[in-house]
Amino acid sequence: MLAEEAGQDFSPFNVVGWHGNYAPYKYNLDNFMVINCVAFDHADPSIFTVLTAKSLRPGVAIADFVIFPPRWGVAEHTFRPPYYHRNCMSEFMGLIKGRYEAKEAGLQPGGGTLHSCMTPHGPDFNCFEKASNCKLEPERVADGTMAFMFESSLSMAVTRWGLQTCSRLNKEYYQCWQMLRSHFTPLQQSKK
Ligand SMILES: O=C(O)Cc1cc(O)ccc1O
Ligand SMILES: [Fe+2]
Repeated sequence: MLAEEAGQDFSPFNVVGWHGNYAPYKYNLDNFMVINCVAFDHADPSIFTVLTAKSLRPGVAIADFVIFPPRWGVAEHTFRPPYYHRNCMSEFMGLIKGRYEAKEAGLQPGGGTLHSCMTPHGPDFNCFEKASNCKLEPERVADGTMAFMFESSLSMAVTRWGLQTCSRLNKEYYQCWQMLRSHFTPLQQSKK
């Protein structure tokens, strides 16, 4: 179903030749029914994939388009926000509206953040503190929010426009992790 109809006085098929199978399509992301963990542990956000472009290697996408829509968080015995991690995939994240739960201050609507292959990243300090100390009851996550991610097995390059010309690079972004302290205690038993 098309979300919107528009008229035009010509057809793109009025050309000498037509090759390919691409067509512009508008889709209301609110209609996408995400699934999530109902037991314990944080499931990888590939479970939120709306569209995928397969590569020739099974299980390795050229690009997955993933969303982080309003939903319930119910997982027990776990740290519910995104874990600190690095991937062999590269991630480009963006925020359409609202506040991304792992970066409430650092990622503004219209903004983007690039997590290139093998670059460690994760939630900001405030998110870490809140999620480490809260009682794990069922809770709403991301109400009024729509964040997205393009995850790719290929590397993404940043253009000169993105880095310099647009003058919108947030040079203070790294500070969202500055307050984090090491809590690694190798002998600690997991509390269940
Ligand atoms: O980095 C991010 O914020 C995106 C992301 C979210 C998540 O819940 C788990 C992994 C991941 O890359
Ligand atoms: Fe990530």
